[in-house]
Amino acid sequence: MTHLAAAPPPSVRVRAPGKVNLSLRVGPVQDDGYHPLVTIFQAVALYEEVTARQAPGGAGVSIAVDGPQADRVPLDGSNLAWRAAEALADHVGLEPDVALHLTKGVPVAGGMAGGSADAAAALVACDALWETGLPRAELGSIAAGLGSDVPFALLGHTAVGTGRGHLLTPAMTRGEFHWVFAVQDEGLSTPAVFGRFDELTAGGGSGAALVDDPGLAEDTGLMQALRAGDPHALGAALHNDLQDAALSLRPELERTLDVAREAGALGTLVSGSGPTVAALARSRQHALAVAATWTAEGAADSVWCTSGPASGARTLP
Ligand SMILES: C[C@@](CO)(OP(=O)(O)O)[C@H](O)COP(=O)(O)OP(=O)(O)OC[C@H]1O[C@@H](n2ccc(N)nc2=O)[C@H](O)[C@@H]1O
Ligand SMILES: Nc1ncnc2c1ncn2[C@@H]1O[C@H](COP(=O)(O)OP(=O)(O)O)[C@@H](O)[C@H]1O
Repeated sequence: MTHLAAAPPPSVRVRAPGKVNLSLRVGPVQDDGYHPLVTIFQAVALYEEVTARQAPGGAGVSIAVDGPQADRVPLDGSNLAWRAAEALADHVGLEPDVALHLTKGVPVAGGMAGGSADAAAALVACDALWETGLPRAELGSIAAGLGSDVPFALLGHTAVGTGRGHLLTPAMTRGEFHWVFAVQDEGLSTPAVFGRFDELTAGGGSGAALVDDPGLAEDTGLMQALRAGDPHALGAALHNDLQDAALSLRPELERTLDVAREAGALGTLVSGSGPTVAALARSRQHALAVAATWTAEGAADSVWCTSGPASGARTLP
């Protein structure tokens, strides 16, 4: 009897989510230039889509990008999806021959980890395309080498992140939370925001005490709110140690936060290193109302409504 091996797929399409940090507590900068974090990530239903297609031997990696803000994404070896394909190929001893197509659905340089989602999606897509079949945990350790936020884009849902944000423990949640994001055309550089944080705090923010003991005492209320599916309690517990640094680089975001509060948002904060501002709404209807107020007040370049938690990187049919 002859067994015919299935041909490798000609292309694989994977989507991975953006995120908001429900809580982001930052310790003092370490010798390696990174800050220890205790953060609670939530994946939201704004997705990056990556299609990986077979390329002829020796073709190497190529990349094309479309979607909102695609013109702000690098098309060379500095693209995180490109780096992900190379890192996986290197890990398994293959040549990285692949054509990658990215459709952006997450703001670029907005503190929502769109590039990290591209990297996570590219890892999953190339793993399927090249039939390397690595376990998720192994993809996770390659992901951590690409960027602090990449492991979470693989995992999705809601999780506590420690270390550089790359060591993850899933968190229990109930129900759906409704989010509105005020997106700015001009992004903020993550290292610049951490740098301003260093200038403003000299010794770390509220995360300083948690570095040796990330017991999350500070976020007990937030974790309870997630378990109860209580958006009012969650809104009251949102926290971001990088917010003052982002606001000092972009003072106009203060007004964006105020407008959302006046529109009845249950909680507002800068997403990650910004400049995107997140508002938690009572319902989908209320999210649309907050979005309309932001737009009417000219408090954002664009306004995106969505919900969380959302699943991590997964292959589409
Ligand atoms: C702030 C956060 C919060 O989730 O998200 P974003 O706002 O970028 O989405 C992350 O910590 C960003 O993670 P990511 O964007 O993957 O950062 P990386 O590529 O690992 O690092 C870029 C730079 O950010 C700074 N960095 C990053 C992570 C960390 N724990 N400490 C740091 O100081 C360092 O200056 C580093 O050189
Ligand atoms: N695939 C990618 N998508 C977006 N930006 C990328 C990508 N690869 C590299 N970059 C670079 O990383 C920077 C920040 O990326 P992004 O993940 O969008 O934002 P943030 O780190 O604020 O969450 C961009 O300004 C861009 O120069």
